[in-house]
Amino acid sequence: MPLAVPKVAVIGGGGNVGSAIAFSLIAMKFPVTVLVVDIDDKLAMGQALDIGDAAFLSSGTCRMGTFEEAGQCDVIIITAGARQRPNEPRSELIGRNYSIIKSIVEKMGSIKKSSVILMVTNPVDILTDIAQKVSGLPRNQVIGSGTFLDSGRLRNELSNVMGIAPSSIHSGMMGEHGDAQFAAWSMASVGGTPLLEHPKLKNVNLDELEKGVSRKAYEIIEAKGSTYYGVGMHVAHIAKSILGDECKVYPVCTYVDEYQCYLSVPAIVGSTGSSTLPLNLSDAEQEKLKSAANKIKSLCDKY
Ligand SMILES: NC(=O)C1=CN([C@@H]2O[C@H](COP(=O)(O)OP(=O)(O)OC[C@H]3O[C@@H](n4cnc5c(N)ncnc54)[C@H](O)[C@@H]3O)[C@@H](O)[C@H]2O)C=CC1
Ligand SMILES: CC(=O)C(=O)O
Repeated sequence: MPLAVPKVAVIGGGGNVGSAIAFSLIAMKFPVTVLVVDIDDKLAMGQALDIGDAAFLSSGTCRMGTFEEAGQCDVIIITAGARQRPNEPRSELIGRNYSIIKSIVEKMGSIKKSSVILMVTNPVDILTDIAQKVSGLPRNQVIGSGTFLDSGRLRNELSNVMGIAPSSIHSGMMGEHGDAQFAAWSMASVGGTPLLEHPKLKNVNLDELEKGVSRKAYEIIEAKGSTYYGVGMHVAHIAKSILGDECKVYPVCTYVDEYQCYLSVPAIVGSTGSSTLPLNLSDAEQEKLKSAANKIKSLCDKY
């Protein structure tokens, strides 16, 4: 008997981010069934039909799905909700997105025990916590896309100045997928050498580079209204690591016992969700992580 093809639901899949994720999953050419779910049925159907056409040249399939079907998928990606207005911090979306996320998790009914919820809607760190509490799934099975996208942005910027492929630059952003994110320079390396010792970085203003990375979403939103291709590809890779139990290490939003909240740190991402790794941060970076945790916790405490 052939192995069952894994199923991914994208709730909010009618919108920009959800459809970019669904398309990326199909474009990655691995066997997968993608269900597009949205409160707007017509939009969901349109996206599913369009992405389904692309699937002809891939290994996956795409169709419209219901909230109940989503609850039985292996990975449940949530992108539904409002997006930032130009110059608006992500954290201000909580008032608009809290009840949407709560109602979506309730609408799925009983969720398959082994499912992993992958939150993308902003503010992602806080909504991951809310989805975990409402769904009742174990903490490791509810994760958020976190600072994986920001880390990709950081590695691209470093690649431009260093002339080294981004995939060979081991560095990342941590903390909040928001204004409290920071570059974990002390853990970064290239070819086994600490990144900060690299001669090509000698005359680079790293504070400015880090600020540019944390402001990149604002820059894109100012220019075109929203961001979606970058997040689409990053989230599809997180989902693939879960579905294939690839155990890749990505900086995702994961529950960190030490800080008693969800936070973006490097984590092993596999079929049971995420698990944390030891961190080797400088004292100053530890302070930044603590301050991001305090910000996230104080916002979570209000809901
Ligand atoms: N975590 C990350 O790295 C990123 C997160 N985002 C976030 O993703 C979210 C979505 O952004 P866009 O796709 O650009 O917005 P959009 O407006 O294009 O799409 C939102 C979709 O959600 C649907 N929706 C609204 N309420 C719903 C409900 N109760 N049930 C099901 N579907 C519902 C809408 O019909 C719409 O299709 C925003 O919160 C945005 O900030 C965006 C980029 C990156
Ligand atoms: C919008 C957003 O969260 C991002 O592009 O990083």
